[in-house]
Amino acid sequence: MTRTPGYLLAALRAEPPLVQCITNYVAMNIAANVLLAAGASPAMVSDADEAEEFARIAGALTVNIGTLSEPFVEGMRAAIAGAEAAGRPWVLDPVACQATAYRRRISAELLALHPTIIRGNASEILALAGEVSRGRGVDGRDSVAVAEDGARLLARKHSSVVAVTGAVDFVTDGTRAVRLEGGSPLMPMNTAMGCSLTCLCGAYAAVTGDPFDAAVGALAHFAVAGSLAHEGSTGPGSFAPRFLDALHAATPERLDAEASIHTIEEVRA
Ligand SMILES: Nc1ncnc2c1ncn2[C@@H]1O[C@H](COP(=O)(O)OP(=O)(O)O)[C@@H](O)[C@H]1O
Ligand SMILES: Cc1ncsc1CCOP(=O)(O)O
Ligand SMILES: [Mg+2]
Repeated sequence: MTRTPGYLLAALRAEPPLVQCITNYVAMNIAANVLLAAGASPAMVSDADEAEEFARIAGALTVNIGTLSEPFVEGMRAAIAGAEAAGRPWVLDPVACQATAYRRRISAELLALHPTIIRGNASEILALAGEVSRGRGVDGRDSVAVAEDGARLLARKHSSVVAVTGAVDFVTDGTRAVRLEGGSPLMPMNTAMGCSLTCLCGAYAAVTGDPFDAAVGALAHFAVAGSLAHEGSTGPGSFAPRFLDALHAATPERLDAEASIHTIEEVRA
């Protein structure tokens, strides 16, 4: 890593990035609150009539297929064109991409556009990599360890950074790779956690030209805040507001001190 999560968080708070989020109906409100608590500026802008124009002024774009329909897809195509034209990073969240033919087709189309970062649970990353996935709906049903090789493959094939999340997270750009520990087992019991994290990956990508560092920074922020919020939580309900508070309370110093990031390979091409 060239920039630590704490360094990136300080940059993000110094100049909150505008992040265009095309996300699903479940996640819209939750992800907007997550970005605001973390220190970024979210805008849920998805209509094809304005998505391209907006992507040109946003610091980053995030695209999520959670509640897929043609109007969303048209907005995604337009926004990605705008982000590409403006040289802005964009992040793909392939929610339940294994579930139906429609999702398989659209996720393949989006993948072919070379997302800067792909963030998904292990079942989604396995499916995107063309490997056997135990996923049914939106929840991950495979271990991250099983998806690591598929993630490396995807990263190399599409020149993307791939972030696979679960109990232990894994990030790779095809040559570099890290695992991150932390978070809370209450996180998968809160809907739209992963979707919100995808939006935060966009926020971190907007403040650095290195998408690998950006993905690690966003995941570290979630892991540290998740561990902090877990303390004193009595279940998923009390965890949710504590998590927002913890995202906000996380300082650059705390992130660098408490993030548990293990470098597992560094292959120089
Ligand atoms: N068992 C767990 N223990 C700790 N953190 C977890 C656990 N499961 C998921 N997380 C965290 O929850 C966030 C969302 O990840 P995940 O549940 O894999 O995404 P999705 O909601 O897309 O399935 C990530 O920050 C991840 O590290
Ligand atoms: C429940 C649900 N249904 C369609 S999208 C969605 C939210 C999924 O959120 P996440 O992938 O972050 O768990
Ligand atoms: Mg998800």
